[in-house]
Amino acid sequence: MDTQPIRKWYTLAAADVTEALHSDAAQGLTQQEAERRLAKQGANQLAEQKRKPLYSVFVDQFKDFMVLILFIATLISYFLGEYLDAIAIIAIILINGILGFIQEAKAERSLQALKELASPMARVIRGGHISMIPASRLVPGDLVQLEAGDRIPADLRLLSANRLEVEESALTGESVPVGKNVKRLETAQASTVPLGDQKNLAFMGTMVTGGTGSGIVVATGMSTEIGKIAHLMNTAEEAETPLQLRLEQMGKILVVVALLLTIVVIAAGVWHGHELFTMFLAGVSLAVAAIPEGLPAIVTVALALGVQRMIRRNAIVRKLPSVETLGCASVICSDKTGTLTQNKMTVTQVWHSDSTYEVSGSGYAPEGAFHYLGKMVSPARDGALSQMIRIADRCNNARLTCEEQSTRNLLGMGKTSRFWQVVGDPTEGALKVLAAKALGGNTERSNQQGQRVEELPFDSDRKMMSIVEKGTDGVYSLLTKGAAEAMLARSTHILWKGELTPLSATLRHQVLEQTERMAGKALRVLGFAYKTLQGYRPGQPIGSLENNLVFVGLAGMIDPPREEVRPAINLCHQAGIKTVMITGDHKVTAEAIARQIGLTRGYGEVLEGRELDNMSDEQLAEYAERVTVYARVSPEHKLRIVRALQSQGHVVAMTGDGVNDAPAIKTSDIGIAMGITGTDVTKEAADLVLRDDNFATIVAAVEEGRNIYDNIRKFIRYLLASNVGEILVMFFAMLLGLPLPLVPIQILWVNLVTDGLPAMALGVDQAEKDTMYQKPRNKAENIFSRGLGWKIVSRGFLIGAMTLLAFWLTLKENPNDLVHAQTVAFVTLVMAQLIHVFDCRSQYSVFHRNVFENKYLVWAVLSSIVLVIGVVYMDALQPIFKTTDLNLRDWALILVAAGVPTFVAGIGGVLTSGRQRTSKEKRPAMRTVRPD
Ligand SMILES: Nc1ncnc2c1ncn2[C@@H]1O[C@H](COP(=O)(O)OP(=O)(O)OP(=O)(O)O)[C@@H](O)[C@H]1O
Ligand SMILES: [Ca+2]
Repeated sequence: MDTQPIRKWYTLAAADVTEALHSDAAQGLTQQEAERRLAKQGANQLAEQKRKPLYSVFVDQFKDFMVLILFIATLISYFLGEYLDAIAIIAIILINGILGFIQEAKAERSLQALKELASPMARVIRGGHISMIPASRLVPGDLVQLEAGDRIPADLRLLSANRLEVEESALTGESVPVGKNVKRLETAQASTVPLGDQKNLAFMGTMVTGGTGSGIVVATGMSTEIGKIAHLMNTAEEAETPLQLRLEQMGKILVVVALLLTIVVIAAGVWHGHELFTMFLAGVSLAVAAIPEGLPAIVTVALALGVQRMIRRNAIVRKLPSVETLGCASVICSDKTGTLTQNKMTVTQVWHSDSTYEVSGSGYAPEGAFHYLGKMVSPARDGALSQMIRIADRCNNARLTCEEQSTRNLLGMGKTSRFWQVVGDPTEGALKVLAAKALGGNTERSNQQGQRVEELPFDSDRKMMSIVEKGTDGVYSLLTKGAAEAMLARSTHILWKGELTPLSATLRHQVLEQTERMAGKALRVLGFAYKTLQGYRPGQPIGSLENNLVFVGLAGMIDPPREEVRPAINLCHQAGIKTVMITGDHKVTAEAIARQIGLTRGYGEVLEGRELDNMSDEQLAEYAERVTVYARVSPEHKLRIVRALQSQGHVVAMTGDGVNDAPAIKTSDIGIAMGITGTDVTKEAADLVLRDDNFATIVAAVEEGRNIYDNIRKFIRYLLASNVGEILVMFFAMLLGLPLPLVPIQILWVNLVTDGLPAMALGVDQAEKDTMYQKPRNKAENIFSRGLGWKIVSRGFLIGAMTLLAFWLTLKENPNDLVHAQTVAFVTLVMAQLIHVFDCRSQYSVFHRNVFENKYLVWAVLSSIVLVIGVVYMDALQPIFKTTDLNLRDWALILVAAGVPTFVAGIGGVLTSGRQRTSKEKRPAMRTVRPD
């Protein structure tokens, strides 16, 4: 397949396509052949937009208003003969540029890795085995299976189509799904059929909305239909988070404030007799001090690193802004099956004609026995049981596979162990295992009974699935399984003690009672029914067939809760987050599971889908506060539940896996898709994808979300308080008519070199202990709220005041040595900030946290200290930074002055947080929050 001739694949019969592509309609390509083609043909990807090259990331660091001002300052210094100043400013600009470059490149890299993680998968058959592979590895000739919710991974010629419907708006603009088939299209050689009419092809990028099918890949990557128009499509912009937008606005305001302050300081300085050039440089460095130009980059890095931590905990963020929203989640609505439970189902009981059979066995191994009243029975001798087993086995798309593994023990003796696994839907897998147990471990035998001619796939609205089978005698029959009450509603007869009996009200009641009894043991209960089809012709609409059924019996399967779920729900509880279970399962089953995982604590209410149907939106909104379990709901109900909760002011996280879940996922504040069982449609609609489908992962993501936001607040606090300190030192000195306490180059150094590393380290700080003991943050909350603004101003003021005091005391002692006093002021400022950085880790006080916990921070602070000592003591640097050696007395003064802002505030923090703690304990344990 070196080059693909442009072919009208739709004019060929399926078999001819398979042959032309040297493939096999049953086995697919071999793995080796697929790899060979991949190497030749290239990945199945649309050519990506060019990424920004690294050098341009670097150059961008210098395209900045502040840098421009600094360059002008450099030029002026140069022309005035101040060469050392000029060199120093250039060096500082460079160092700052390099730091910014490293940060940005790092953020870019981790966001790119994220994109690759979230890339689509395809279900492919190679060498007769089915597996999931990244869609990018598909090659022409590959066999691909399709299900509702799949994004079609390449251009396919369909080999089978079972009520397959595809929405092709990505390609044709037509949003009504098109029915697909496998029929070959006859056309005159010259004419072409429009894409929308090529019914036997399925195109890359379009979406399966219903049915199932399979096809052979005829084109990949840029040779697909969508690849041909790929350059026309505008790719989505990378969204900035609300916080980033707000910070941008704040940056603009700060520029204005900085300029005003600068003008005032220059004017005051000149008024007091300072040289104009000195004051100009001082003004420029002050402007640099006031503008937190490093902030946006550090926010991006903190978000990117936070996202990586989430990935490590199996949560993949698809949309960066949701990182912030996660921390605000006040309700988590979770699917039950697979998310709260393990999705490892085992049938433990079957029931018919008022007799209950216990089924034994372990795992998915097809060995086990049926017991009735403690005595072993043979299912083959029981007509109704046999019929039930037949339906369970035939109306089923799962497969049971076995892998043998040889191990040798220490003595070298070989031992072979077998691992049984289920491929497909776990509910169906459990039924396959049940059937295999009944058939004496023989998973193949029943296949000889008949031939499947049609399937009416399961969907979560009907809650059942049927197939039409042609028996060996040529008679067609319908085999159906599904939710017990749904099955009963469509049945008119029942197989009762071997007789075909009309389904009387009493018998109906008996079945329902038994269903509840089994559900009460947390079992998922499925019913089985059949009917013989008279006068059926293949291809006839099957929708009308699921009625007048003969009910046979029930099977109950356990699906144990995941172990991590109970602690995770407790954590939510503490964190003021309400957990809600949403399930298609029976009310009683749902309740039993809810009790097992500690979801209902005596006050939770259970609401069923049909009760919900009878409620107005207002009624539901009122109810939603109290409901903890929604049972027997359809995906459409989820949307109403999300809206109801949102109308109560909640920030709603909602999980989903199926196609129909997409609207609810989109509408919710945090849409969550399942990584394993989820369809492409839901993943694309989601903000967050769970790699392990696990509820506990959602809670972990919320925790990280809160932590990331807290960390952003920490370094904003640090950087801004530092800036306030720097400005105030200069501002007050000028107003008081003192000499310059800091020379411009020192201000630049503090701002662009010593501040950066500690701020970065705060971005990856550990969470404060009580992060998950607080109620969710209000989504509209200002970043400076909860005392942050006050802390910035007050600590900044203290830092500025103490620096000025140290300067003044030193100068008073030796009025002729200005350089000495300036050096003391410089080092005091640096040390005050490096001590203050530890205060920023806690919203209470510096004493609330272990100073050495954040290793990065400790290293950042140490290296900043080493740098400043170098600047102060190295002979070569002294003339550049206008510094001089310090003695022990100076250091004593510096450390006391530098410590005061943090320790005075710290003592205050200890006193007030003591009060806060006690008042918090009086709060009711469970509280959900509404923004007022
Ligand atoms: N493959 C199937 N064939 C027939 N009936 C099924 C099948 N799977 C589930 N059911 C029935 O449909 C009901 C609802 O299933 P649905 O898939 O909507 O719920 P779920 O997604 O498995 O549960 P949850 O919503 O908790 O994740 C089940 O309780 C079961 O009775
Ligand atoms: Ca589900």
